[in-house]
Amino acid sequence: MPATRLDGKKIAAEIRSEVAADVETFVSGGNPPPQLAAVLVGEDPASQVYVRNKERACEKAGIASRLDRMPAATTEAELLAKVAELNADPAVSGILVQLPLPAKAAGGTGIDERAVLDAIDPIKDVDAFSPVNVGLLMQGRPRFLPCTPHGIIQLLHRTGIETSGKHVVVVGRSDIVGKPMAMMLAQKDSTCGPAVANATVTLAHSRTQNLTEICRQADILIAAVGRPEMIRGDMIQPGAVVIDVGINRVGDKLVGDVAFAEAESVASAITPVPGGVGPLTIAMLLHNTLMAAKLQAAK
Ligand SMILES: Nc1nc(=O)c2c([nH]1)NC[C@@H]1CN(c3ccc(C(=O)N[C@@H](CCC(=O)O)C(=O)O)cc3)C=[N+]21
Ligand SMILES: [Mg+2]
Repeated sequence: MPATRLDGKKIAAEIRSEVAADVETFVSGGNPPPQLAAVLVGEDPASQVYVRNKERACEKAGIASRLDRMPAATTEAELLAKVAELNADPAVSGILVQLPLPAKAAGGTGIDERAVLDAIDPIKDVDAFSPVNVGLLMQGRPRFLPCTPHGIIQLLHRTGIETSGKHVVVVGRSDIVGKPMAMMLAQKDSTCGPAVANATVTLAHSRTQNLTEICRQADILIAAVGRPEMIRGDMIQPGAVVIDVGINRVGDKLVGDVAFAEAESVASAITPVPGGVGPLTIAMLLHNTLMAAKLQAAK
């Protein structure tokens, strides 16, 4: 029997309508609508698509959005000045600087990404990339949860997939997905959102030896490596749950980090690409933007 497809798009729609209802309550309580400020440096086509999707999702949830476009040749000082302006603007609830920033080779000026993310006011840091928010997450008392891992937590929770005591293998150790994902699943009880926690976590990566054997021990396998179809069918334990975080453009097709057709015949459940984790990332961004507005209203 082929694996059940975990419908991220549908769950994201549920979450978005919950956020929309909460936004309505917040605004009818006399608050200005939450506002997400996105900063897009350069002309990367994939980034243009994401930013447009985010704007549309905001609008549907009653969240205001502004987009500041800056040329690829923007300097670090100019971008830091933009971040400072958004930090100081009381109408702005959340700030998202779209990554990646343009590389030098692409006409960029070699902006230090870390310096820019560090400059975002932690109370407006809806990506949860700032050191303060990462630290709070690490200590099991998060403020903002990073959007992609939080989306995966919601997906597991809302589809009734048990994580307590299970072996989760996360492949990929990025600051955006792999690292926080591992941390969140290993936490006690519900310190990181709904009660999706208490897992035994293996964090695997490009230097991991015997990757196939390790993946095959996973009850839940989370692929976040950014390499198209790297996870093959023989790396999956029969009956495992497979979460595919990859968004790779191959020609005009969007493919995940998992070889879907092979995986589908081995796994018990799997997220498709597109329509899996991606839409959940955007839903959790809306959630965080409302949360930021609430935190600022309470100050
Ligand atoms: N500061 C920052 N925060 C981010 O959260 C961030 C970022 N920079 N840079 C780029 C990545 C990527 N990302 C995606 C979000 C949604 C989809 C998404 O909704 N994907 C759809 C398909 C969309 C399509 O067709 O391209 C899906 O998977 O079904 C994909 C990718 C957020 N990112
Ligand atoms: Mg890696």
